[in-house]
Amino acid sequence: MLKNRSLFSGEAFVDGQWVSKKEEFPVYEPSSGEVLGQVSNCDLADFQNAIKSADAAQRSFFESTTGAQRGALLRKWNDLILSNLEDLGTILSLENGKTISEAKGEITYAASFISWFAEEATRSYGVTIPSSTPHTTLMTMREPVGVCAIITPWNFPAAMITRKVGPALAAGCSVVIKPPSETPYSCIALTKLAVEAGLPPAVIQVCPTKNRKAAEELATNPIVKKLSFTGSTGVGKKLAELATGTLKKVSLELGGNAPFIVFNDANLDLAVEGAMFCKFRCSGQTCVCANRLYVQKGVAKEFTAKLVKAVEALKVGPGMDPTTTQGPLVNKSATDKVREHVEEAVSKGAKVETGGKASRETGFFYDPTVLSGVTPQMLVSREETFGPLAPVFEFETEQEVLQLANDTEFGLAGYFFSQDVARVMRVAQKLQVGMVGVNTGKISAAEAPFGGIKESGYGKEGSLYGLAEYQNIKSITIGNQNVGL
Ligand SMILES: NC(=O)c1ccc[n+]([C@@H]2O[C@H](COP(=O)([O-])OP(=O)(O)OC[C@H]3O[C@@H](n4cnc5c(N)ncnc54)[C@H](O)[C@@H]3O)[C@@H](O)[C@H]2O)c1
Ligand SMILES: O=CCCC(=O)O
Repeated sequence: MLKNRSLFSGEAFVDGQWVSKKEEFPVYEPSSGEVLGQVSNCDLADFQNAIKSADAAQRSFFESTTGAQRGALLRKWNDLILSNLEDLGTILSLENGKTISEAKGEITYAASFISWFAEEATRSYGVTIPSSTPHTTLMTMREPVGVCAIITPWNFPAAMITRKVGPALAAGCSVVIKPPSETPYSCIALTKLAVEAGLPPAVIQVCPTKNRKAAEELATNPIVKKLSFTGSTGVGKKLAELATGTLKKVSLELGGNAPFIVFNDANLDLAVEGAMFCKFRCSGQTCVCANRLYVQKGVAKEFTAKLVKAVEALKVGPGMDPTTTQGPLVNKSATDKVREHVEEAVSKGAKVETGGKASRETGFFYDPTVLSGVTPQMLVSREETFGPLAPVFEFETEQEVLQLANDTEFGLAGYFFSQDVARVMRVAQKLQVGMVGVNTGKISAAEAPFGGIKESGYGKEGSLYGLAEYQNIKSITIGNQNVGL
């Protein structure tokens, strides 16, 4: 299926060498449930070697390149990613299950972080500060933090890697990546292209593993100076705790429970389009997916009917079938969670408007589902479903819906639809989240600061803030400049 067969590899990349380990683990194809291939299972020694080698490589990488040169290397990498779009999209769709058009869209999105940070590499400014001491100059410079550990989830096998590796390399850091064990192939393919682009091999190390204890070395090893993690809140808290032992810098992009609010004054067609995008993208498996749909009483029936019609037009099937618009979930436990949320809500009085079952027998599928009559007492109100389930709650007032929307420990994304300018400003300010979409379900872009508050984590990715996450600010005070005159 691939033009460049060498991109599909199950090897680790340690100390500048591609390594096939004797011990391997299987990767499954979600559309069929069958094994897609075997991948090297790195052990503790591999992580330790990778970290040591990345440390040596980092110093010479930073000292021998300017920001502009690192930017040029990143631009070459971006170009290679885009010229291998078809192959990378195929690999991503096979291992993750998302539709081939979504998979290619993710590759383009992944590349956008590399090209964005290629530009940011040249914009790493220090400042001069008026000193309170006479004859003294005070200035700052930005330095790379050093070796960065990168741990990412399976739902965006390419973009979650590049959103971290792009700024790390732009800043002059080196990286040790533990790719998601469900979807390691995209990361390995991207790394092959990074090496082809001319990035010094040992500044990127890739250690796939199923061995969590070995991977925890990334959070405890004193050589690692920064841990950037995207994944669940539970694992994020555990890794942050481990990282405090050596006081590493930590960024955490964690789970969400996004409210999606439709007010009576909303443009309902836009609201349905927004809900379709941000609920059913990647079959409902994104951290910024709408998890709770709150619709004001006056438009609840009409919005639900339009939403059901749009959902029934989705075509569920294998990701690689070009007519499919909704792929499978990542594995059986993901489909079990959706089923549990639907059954629990129905047992407490919710109504299935469409879906509510798994029609396909092979692969990890669940039909796109809309529930009405959902209440805050149901599991879907508190937990991230991470699947194609749109639960519709009804509300009466703005005050009531803000209280419901903010009544969660998570604070990643929130969306609302309204044409009243005063309400737009009020609600955008009152939603307790890191990212707000107003009259749109699309909030992700390389230039947009990405990240949450509360138990959705801390740190910002992408944007003008993303580079600083991989840098230390050093202050330099040059005093007594009058002595010896
Ligand atoms: N905020 C964001 O930007 C964002 C983006 C994507 C996904 N997510 C969240 O990720 C979750 C889904 O992804 P997941 O199921 O892969 O999450 P997860 O937390 O189970 O795993 C994430 C990564 O951590 C690794 N991991 C797990 N335990 C580890 C340990 N003890 N030591 C080292 N590594 C360990 C996994 O192998 C994987 O690579 C959802 O909650 C979703 O909301 C958040
Ligand atoms: O799953 C979370 C990340 C998806 C995105 O960047 O929009």
